[in-house]
Amino acid sequence: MRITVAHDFLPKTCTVRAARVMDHFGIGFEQGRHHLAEDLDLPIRSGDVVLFTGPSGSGKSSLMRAAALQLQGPSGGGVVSADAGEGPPGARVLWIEDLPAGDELLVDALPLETLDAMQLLAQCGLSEARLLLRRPCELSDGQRYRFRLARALAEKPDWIVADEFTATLDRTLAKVIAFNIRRLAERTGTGFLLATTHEDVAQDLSPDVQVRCGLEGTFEVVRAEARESPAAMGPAGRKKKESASRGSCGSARRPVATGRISLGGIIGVTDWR
Ligand SMILES: Nc1ncnc2c1ncn2[C@@H]1O[C@H](COP(=O)(O)OP(=O)(O)OP(=O)(O)O)[C@@H](O)[C@H]1O
Repeated sequence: MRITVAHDFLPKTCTVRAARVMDHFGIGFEQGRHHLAEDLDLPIRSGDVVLFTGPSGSGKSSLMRAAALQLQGPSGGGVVSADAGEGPPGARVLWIEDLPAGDELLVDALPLETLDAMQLLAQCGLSEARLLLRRPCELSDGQRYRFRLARALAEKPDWIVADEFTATLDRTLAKVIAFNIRRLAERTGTGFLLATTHEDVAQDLSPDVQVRCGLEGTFEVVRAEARESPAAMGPAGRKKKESASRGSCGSARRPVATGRISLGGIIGVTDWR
């Protein structure tokens, strides 16, 4: 896939304060197009995990969006994505941030068999039983992000796109989710386009393609042909810690547990919030 990425600067009206900035710094409104990448070769294949990293403003979101739009088919918006790609056009692409969280209980929300739904939620970092009985609006931002990820995976799209990947998660959990995404990609064949400023997930994600964006407009594209097996690259400290109960969840009456400590990857209590 070859992509050209540029943003069109919008027309603006000069205000008093804008005029002061112009006078002070000797600049005017930018005009025309802001070119970020020209005919960049991204060796993306279906089912790949692609990670865009770099500091804020380096262009990772723009590049990722252009790549996703090209996989999706006709482009749109302010980002120009040009040229014929190698991948099949018209792939089904789900954007995590566009997915509605919905209003159903988590355990009911995925269009899968109960155990499969629970397993997927657990793999996405929602392995605490009581969370299954909540609605998405009763989750933290990080939990909702993980729920959206599970929701997206349950749809079995060709590609899942996530900007600010793992930004709302603590770093240990971010690594666990990255590791699980690698395994889910291999198991389901769904590809991932992920952008983040946090390079620390790269080792656990073990991306097929990593695009490192630099503030100087440079892009380093690395395709890992011979990847280490994910099992050998598990995140440090991935083993779950024993943890005490987090106290009452506010239920009126607590049913007696059936005796199982684990069901579909879900366990009674974890240290994840
Ligand atoms: N609509 C736009 N018009 C002009 N320039 C834009 C537009 N959107 C983004 N840019 C510029 O393009 C560059 C890349 O932006 P982009 O959002 O891709 O960066 P990023 O690496 O994802 O940053 P962040 O981590 O802060 O989200 C930045 O310099 C930004 O100011």
